[in-house]
Amino acid sequence: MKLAMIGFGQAGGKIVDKFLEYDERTGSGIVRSAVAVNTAKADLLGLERVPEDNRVLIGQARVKGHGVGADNELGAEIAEEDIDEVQGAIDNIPVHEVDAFLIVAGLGGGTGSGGSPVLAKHLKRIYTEPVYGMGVLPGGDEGGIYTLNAARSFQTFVREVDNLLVFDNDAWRKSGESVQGGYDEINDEIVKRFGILFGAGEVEQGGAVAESVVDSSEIINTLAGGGVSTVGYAAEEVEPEEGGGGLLSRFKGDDTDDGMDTANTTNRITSLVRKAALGRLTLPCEIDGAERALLVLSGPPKHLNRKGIERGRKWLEEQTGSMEVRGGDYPVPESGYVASVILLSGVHNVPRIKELQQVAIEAQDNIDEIRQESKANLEELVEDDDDELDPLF
Ligand SMILES: Nc1nc2c(ncn2[C@@H]2O[C@H](COP(=O)(O)OP(=O)(O)OP(=O)(O)O)[C@@H](O)[C@H]2O)c(=O)[nH]1
Repeated sequence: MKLAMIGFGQAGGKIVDKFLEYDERTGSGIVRSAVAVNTAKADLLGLERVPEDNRVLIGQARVKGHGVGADNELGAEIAEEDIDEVQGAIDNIPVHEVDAFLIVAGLGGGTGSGGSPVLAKHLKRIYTEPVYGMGVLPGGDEGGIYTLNAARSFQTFVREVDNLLVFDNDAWRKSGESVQGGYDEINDEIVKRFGILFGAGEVEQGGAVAESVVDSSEIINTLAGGGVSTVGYAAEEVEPEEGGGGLLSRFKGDDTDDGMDTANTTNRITSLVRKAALGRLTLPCEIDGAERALLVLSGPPKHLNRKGIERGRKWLEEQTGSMEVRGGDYPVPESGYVASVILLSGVHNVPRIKELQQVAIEAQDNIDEIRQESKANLEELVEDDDDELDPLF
């Protein structure tokens, strides 16, 4: 599946940069175009792979390139005022070549959290392609303003996009370690899971495997209907295929593919499906009640089989209670792993979201205090600044 990715704010930009690295490394070709938008000049300069022409600094007149200091109302205002500058970069995207837009942002800060819903609304008005969001929730140790920003942004973002894919930093920080300490690992996890998912829809269709390979329309249909999505993952090491295998090897009944191996392959797949669904999700939740699901099995073709995927799919149907569970494979002959990725879309029973909603309600009572905290942040940032604006932007 080909995506136009827009990283909004620092976390968003870094994650899009990582997707570009993933594409380079695996040749999966999911990022058709990458844009980064920020109010902080330093964050844009710190990116490695997003092309310089596609880095858009907004809000210079108001915050002089220093970010909005976690003030997400200011982030939203700036995005509205400078939407034409963002559109200028999006005009470079060959939209007829992309299947969807993906806006990536940390929802705890100010720029991405405030700006992403504004951009989503704008894109939906102009284009017919689906607009998805990828929202990163803050760690619980990051402070009240981050939680409040996330609570508010979440509510608006989920309404403006066709589906909101969520990753919860809090569920992924290691015990005893602040979330900041582990961003690299966390970003690798994000990119691995979503990379396999979106990459699955990029495999050329054709030949004998056509009917079992996941198509980008299956990803789109699973995400259609909106709401919140989460992704599970599990993998097991296997022998890579010698000489790249060949997509047809599993149909040819070669020497290694006797009855025993077939049973092992099937069992491995069904167990990976369970592990992925019941292990740690990008956004932990009860899988029961998910409206739709998509199961992708990736790895060397000889380690994938239809029976395993079909069993896994049936099991997921039972567990979620959904009648809309799709499944297929993503053959990667040179891989040393069989991996199961499960997209659960339209999930409802999510403790973290209930918690955020509660925070948003309670915050109404001490909103002035929180605003002061955010204003102090911003003043500190802007006070330090007497630099000339960088001519690059
Ligand atoms: N997963 C992940 N989360 C990040 C990363 N960097 C920041 N975050 C999270 O994102 C939130 C902060 O958002 P940022 O993107 O830094 O903020 P911003 O949108 O640039 O807004 P301002 O800095 O307020 O102008 C926090 O909750 C962080 O935990 C990252 O590289 N990976």
